[in-house]
Amino acid sequence: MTDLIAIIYLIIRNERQALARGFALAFVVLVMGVALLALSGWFILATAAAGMAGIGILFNVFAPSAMVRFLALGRTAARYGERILTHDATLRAVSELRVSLLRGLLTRPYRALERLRANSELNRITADTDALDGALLRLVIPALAGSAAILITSLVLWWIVHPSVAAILAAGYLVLPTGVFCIGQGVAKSPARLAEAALQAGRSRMVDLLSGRDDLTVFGQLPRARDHTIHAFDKAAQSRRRLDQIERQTGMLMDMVTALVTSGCLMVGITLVQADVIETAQAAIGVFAALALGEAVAPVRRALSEIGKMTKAAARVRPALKAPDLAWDDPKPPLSGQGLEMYNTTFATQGKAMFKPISLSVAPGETVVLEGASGSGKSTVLLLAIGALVPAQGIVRALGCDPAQVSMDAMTRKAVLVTQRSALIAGTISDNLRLADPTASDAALWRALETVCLHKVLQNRGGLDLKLGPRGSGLSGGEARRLILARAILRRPDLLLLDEPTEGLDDATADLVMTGLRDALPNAAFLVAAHRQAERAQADGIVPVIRA
Ligand SMILES: Nc1ncnc2c1ncn2[C@@H]1O[C@H](COP(=O)(O)OP(=O)(O)OP(=O)(O)O)[C@@H](O)[C@H]1O
Repeated sequence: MTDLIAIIYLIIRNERQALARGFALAFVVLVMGVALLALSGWFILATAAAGMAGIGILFNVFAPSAMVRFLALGRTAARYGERILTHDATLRAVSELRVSLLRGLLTRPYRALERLRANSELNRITADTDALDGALLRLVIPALAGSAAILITSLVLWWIVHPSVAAILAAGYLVLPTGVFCIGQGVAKSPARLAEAALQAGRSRMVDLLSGRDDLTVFGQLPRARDHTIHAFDKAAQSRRRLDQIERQTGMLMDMVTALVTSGCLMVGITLVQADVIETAQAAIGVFAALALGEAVAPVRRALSEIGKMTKAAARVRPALKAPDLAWDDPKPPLSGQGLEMYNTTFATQGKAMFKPISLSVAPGETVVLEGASGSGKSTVLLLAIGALVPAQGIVRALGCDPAQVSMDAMTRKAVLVTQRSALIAGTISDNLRLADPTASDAALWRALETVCLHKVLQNRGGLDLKLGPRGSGLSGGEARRLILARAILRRPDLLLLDEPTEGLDDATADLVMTGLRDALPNAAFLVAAHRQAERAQADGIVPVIRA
């Protein structure tokens, strides 16, 4: 609940004015509704009483009927304005929330980013923020406006009808719905949690099913994965049905509350009329006001079925909003030095050094190769070099700076890391290449493709306009790898960090690609994690990485 309160506070803080106006209009809608019904009730009874007393001709029907019209039209206009204001402000606040989530996501440490699951992040950014848009619209604003309308109506009835009618109305409408809400929340909690968890699981399984369909087919697991996904959605539907049932039962209870309060006001009104304390028309005001206020407590029913979803969503969203204090748009980088140096450097996990400390120096124009067994830590050294990880000991200086002290944004303007998992995006070849340099000309793109021996392959297949599917599908593994290297060249980095760059290429092409990279960036410092001869062939130095 504290997370939900914090998120509500955040939304209110960002949209203070619009929400205050929305709240005021929601309050006006309710008060006008009460006034409309109470006035109509009074009007009918007062004219009837005047008619029976034979003074109907003297009764002024114009003022009350004009007022009834004003209230009916005004209420519609106020409702319209309230919906526009509150929905607009909430949508703006929720889109802000999404941007904050994305910022929080993108500024997480590298290792945390590696562990991100696309499914759960997508759920958080879309489904959870959508769930939170109801927090104000269906919870806070109706509750505040409803309570204010009940209090104001009670005060007015105290004054123009009788204190006992006002007391019944205030006590009935403030205490009973609160009780229903508190009890109902306990009942709805478990199905709301189950519905949400099953829906998220269903979505995740669906994404896994689609992204892993090739492997699932190969291993004959597609039907099982499909059934697993359907099972999650079935469970979500089952819990949703239970929630709908609770919502209907709550609605019935709220109708009973309205009936109870209205009949209470009627009974007290009749007693007071019989005792000649108030007029019949005055008693009618109390009865019709009580009837109209049923609208103020009706939202409890919807809030109940949603509160479980909202609290869960808030619990997931709030921690993800806390972005580290990194400057998003750094000024121009202060990187002025050259090459890369490491002295006595290692990385540690859980207090244990991963590899024996290494020292190396890569001058501009030089290529140094990291060699070592699988899992010894070569990729980790590359991550230390670009500042994605912080060394446990030793010194790292990349382009004259400690990379851990420079923002990733500044670092990646001058240094490029091509990891083993670097990926392509869905889009054309030029979309993929222009990620590195949006202003590059077509000629520059072709030169980069030529450097990695990809130009001939693409010339016959649509060239720069060839469309690739998600994660670059449509190219072979080796072609995709070369396109990723061509993209790295377009950035024209001073420091190029390559993790097994020629993976998936035959020896002859691997040689050509390595030579092409060196020729394209003659003054860049290259640090290459390598297993293959083609990558070692041009090395000015080889540094062994040995598991500690
Ligand atoms: N995200 C991660 N979180 C925790 N440990 C990791 C992570 N990525 C890699 N490791 C571990 O760190 C160690 C070094 O991994 P690294 O990828 O640097 O080795 P490598 O020498 O590049 O291996 P390879 O040649 O197989 O690519 C391994 O034991 C690996 O399991």
